[in-house]
Amino acid sequence: MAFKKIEQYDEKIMPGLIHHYSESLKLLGEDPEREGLVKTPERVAKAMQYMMQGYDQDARAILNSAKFKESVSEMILVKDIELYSMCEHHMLPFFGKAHIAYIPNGYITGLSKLARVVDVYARRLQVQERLTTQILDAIKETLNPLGVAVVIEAKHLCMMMRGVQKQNSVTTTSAFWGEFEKNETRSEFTKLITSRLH
Ligand SMILES: Nc1nc2c(ncn2[C@@H]2O[C@H](COP(=O)(O)OP(=O)(O)OP(=O)(O)O)[C@@H](O)[C@H]2O)c(=O)[nH]1
Ligand SMILES: [Zn+2]
Repeated sequence: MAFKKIEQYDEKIMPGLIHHYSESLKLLGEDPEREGLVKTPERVAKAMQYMMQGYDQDARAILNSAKFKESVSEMILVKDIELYSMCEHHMLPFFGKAHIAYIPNGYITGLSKLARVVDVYARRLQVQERLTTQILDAIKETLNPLGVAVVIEAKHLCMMMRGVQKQNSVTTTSAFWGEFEKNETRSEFTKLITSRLH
């Protein structure tokens, strides 16, 4: 797949996707020829490509593209990064927030790049646990920091709209490496992500 920009789609796979989404609508008892649905298979094909675009993106390249030499040694935390992903079991969304912290070791990265890394791994079929560790690994391997922490809180539509139908459950996953494996650093991080500015 060769689409790089958000609004670009791989024309080669569009006819196949459109065909299969149209067939799926028929199998589900819909009429893909009725007015409201005529363009639906194409819209779904584009939406799905948008939501799967992370497969073609390189999180390490993104972090390296704004990597700066800097002698900061305090924790850097970006919290409440909103995320939208799709569970690989039901292809239904899960969504919530990611909190990312690292302790630099000679290099920092652009703050927005941390949020971009979340999107790279979220825009795929995922499980929340793997999403969490993939974000951690990319930061760890690119910046070689003293520690990395990633916490994700999310709601899964597959648990809300169907299945067990629990509307209020929130799943929290976490990954800690380096300094964050120590209780003291980890609790400082936890305190910061649970605190509010006002
Ligand atoms: N660990 C993990 N499980 C997930 C995630 N997203 C969805 N699931 C779970 O994946 C499981 C798939 O279980 P199955 O029994 O194969 O599927 P199912 O019959 O549709 O299960 P129910 O959702 O319980 O109806 C379910 O328990 C989902 O809640 C995720 O990000 N991480
Ligand atoms: Zn699911």
